[in-house]
Amino acid sequence: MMRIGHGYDVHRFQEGDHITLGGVRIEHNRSFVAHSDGDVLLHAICDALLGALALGDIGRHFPDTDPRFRGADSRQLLQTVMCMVEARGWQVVNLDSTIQAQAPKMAPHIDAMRSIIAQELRVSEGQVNVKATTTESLGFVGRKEGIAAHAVVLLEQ
Ligand SMILES: Nc1ccn([C@@H]2O[C@H](COP(=O)(O)O)[C@@H](O)[C@H]2O)c(=O)n1
Ligand SMILES: C[C@@]1(CO)OP(=O)(O)OP(=O)(O)OC[C@H]1O
Repeated sequence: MMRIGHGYDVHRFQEGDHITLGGVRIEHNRSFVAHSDGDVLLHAICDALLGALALGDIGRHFPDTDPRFRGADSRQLLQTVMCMVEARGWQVVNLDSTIQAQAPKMAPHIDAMRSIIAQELRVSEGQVNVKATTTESLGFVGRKEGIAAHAVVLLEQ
């Protein structure tokens, strides 16, 4: 049996000195406004995994009112979600994702993100794709107000 899931997340920028995306620290003159580390890509991946198994979403499992998740490392949230996936007998077939960001440039960091994500999903890097696009200066992403990420995952039992 196979299941597909989709995830989407957005975080707003504030002044800062770095962002964390796909588990990678990227030096930038902004940071994310978030309860956790604001890693929109890992949040979208969590939601895709939860979505595939009809388990709701990241906010249901890790409420932003819970002090345990304040400043949380999103890799740990993904590890918890992967435990739920594996406890139900599922494994990842492949993951595709897209970061929407006017800036910073993601290309130099994509391979590091794929490596971290593959490790957390317990698959090879060849089963993980991370893409990036600007929005041609259109919308909130284009105005550099924040970053969005989409993820799609296929699971098999
Ligand atoms: N934040 C970003 C956005 C895009 N890229 C790379 O540049 C290519 C062209 O971007 P378009 O918005 O014109 O599609 C894109 O395919 C990415 O490879 C990036 O590295 N960082
Ligand atoms: C991850 C959680 C929990 O710390 O908080 P945020 O970092 O604000 O992220 P979001 O994607 O808005 O929602 C999920 C949250 O409950």
